[in-house]
Amino acid sequence: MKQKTERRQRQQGFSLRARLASFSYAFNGLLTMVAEQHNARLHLVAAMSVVGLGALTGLTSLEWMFVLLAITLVWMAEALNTALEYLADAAVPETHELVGKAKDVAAAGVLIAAAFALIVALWAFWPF
Ligand SMILES: Nc1ncnc2c1ncn2[C@@H]1O[C@H](COP(=O)(O)OP(=O)(O)OP(=O)(O)O)[C@@H](O)[C@H]1O
Repeated sequence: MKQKTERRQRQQGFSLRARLASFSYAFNGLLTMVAEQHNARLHLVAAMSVVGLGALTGLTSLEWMFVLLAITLVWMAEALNTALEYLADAAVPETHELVGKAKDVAAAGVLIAAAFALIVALWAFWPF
């Protein structure tokens, strides 16, 4: 805890190097997600397929906006869900009713984003 406070104090001043490191930590998080989470790999395949199909069928600017919004929302929800899972497992390694509820609610966030993505896909690609 003390170490963490000291690290925060050292980070008070602006440093371009620290900002770049921050960016690389976030990028590492993305790689960790794809390497360790089956769902993230499914999202990656889905996102690449949708972008490829969009390029083939020639979406309008508005359709592209919604497709990219849907992809972004799904990835954001998956990232937050994954972060919560890691934190929950680190904080409470044993089975706990509230941890189960927290994980299910976080997963519901991904489901909501995925439902939005499905609606956008139907609207943008149907009929071809
Ligand atoms: N520590 C825990 N305590 C209580 N319930 C838990 C705990 N960990 C997971 N669960 C519950 O067990 C069920 C399955 O959890 P799990 O994390 O395996 O699901 P998942 O999201 O399908 O996994 P994956 O990360 O492979 O996609 C969920 O209902 C979850 O809430």
